[in-house]
Amino acid sequence: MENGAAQPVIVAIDGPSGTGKSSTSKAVAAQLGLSYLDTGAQYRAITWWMVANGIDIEDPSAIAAVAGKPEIVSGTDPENPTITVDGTDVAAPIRTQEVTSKVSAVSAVPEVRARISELQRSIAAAAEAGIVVEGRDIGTTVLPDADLKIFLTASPEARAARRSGELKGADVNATREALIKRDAADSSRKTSPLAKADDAVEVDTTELTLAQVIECVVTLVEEKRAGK
Ligand SMILES: Nc1ncnc2c1ncn2[C@@H]1O[C@H](COP(=O)(O)OP(=O)(O)O)[C@@H](O)[C@H]1O
Ligand SMILES: Nc1ccn([C@H]2C[C@H](O)[C@@H](COP(=O)(O)OP(=O)(O)O)O2)c(=O)n1
Repeated sequence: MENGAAQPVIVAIDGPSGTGKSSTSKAVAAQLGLSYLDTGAQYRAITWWMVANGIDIEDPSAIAAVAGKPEIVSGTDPENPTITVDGTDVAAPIRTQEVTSKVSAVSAVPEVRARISELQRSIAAAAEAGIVVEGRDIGTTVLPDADLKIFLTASPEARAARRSGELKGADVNATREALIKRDAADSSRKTSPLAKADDAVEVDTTELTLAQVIECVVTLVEEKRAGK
C-alpha cells in the first residue's frame, strides 16, 4: 500500500467542553511532528477583545460591526501554543470566568465565525507537515476535507469532574451546569453549531485515560497515513 507520509495530514478534533480535545490534540501533534491549533482560544481571544473594548455582548449587530478589528495571531507549536490580540499575549486572560461566560454569545455571531474560520483555514493551509485542529465545527464546516475527523464525547459528570479539578476545587455541580448550558448554546446556534460530522470517528472518553485517548487517535492518524 502506498505510504502517504510525505503529504501534510489534516486532523480535525471536535466535541463538547471537557472531553479532552486540547490535551489530546496537543499530545498527538507533538508525537507526530504536526502543528496544533486551538480554535476555542481564538473565539476566547475575540471575546476578550470585545469585553476589553466595552462592546455590548447582548447586541449581535454591535459585535458584527467590529468583528474585523482585532488582529488575532495563533502560534501553532504544540509544545508552546501561543495567542495574541493586537500583539498582546492573552493566554491567561482568555481563561477567566467572564470570558468563558460570554464566549458562546460572541462566537454565535456569523461575522465573527466567518472571520475566524478564514483565519483557521489559512493557518491549516500553511502547516507544512500537517496540523491537528480542535474545536466545535472543524470537521463539519472549517475543514470538511480533513484527512481524519474525530468527535470526542464524555458524560457530563466526567467532564465536570475534569474541569473542576482544573479550576482547583470549583464546585462540581456548578461546573456541570455551566458546561451543559454552554454546550446547549454552542449546539443550537444557527451558524456552524457544535456537531459531529457524518464521517467523523466518535470516541467516548468517559472510561478512558488521557493516554488511551492519545494512543487511539495516534493509531487512527497512522492508519490514515498508511492508506488503510
Ligand atoms: N480521558 C481523560 N481522563 C481524565 N482526564 C482527562 C481526560 N482527557 C482530558 N482530561 C483532563 O480534563 C481536563 C479538560 O481537558 P481538555 O483537553 O482541556 O478538554 P477540552 O479541550 O475538550 O475542553 C484537563 O485537565 C485534562 O487533563
Ligand atoms: N471551533 C470552535 C471552537 C470554539 N467555539 C466557541 C464555543 C466554545 O464554548 C468556546 C470556547 O471553546 P474552548 O474550546 O476554549 O472551550 P473549553 O476548552 O471546552 O472550555 O468557543 C466555537 O464556537 N467554535
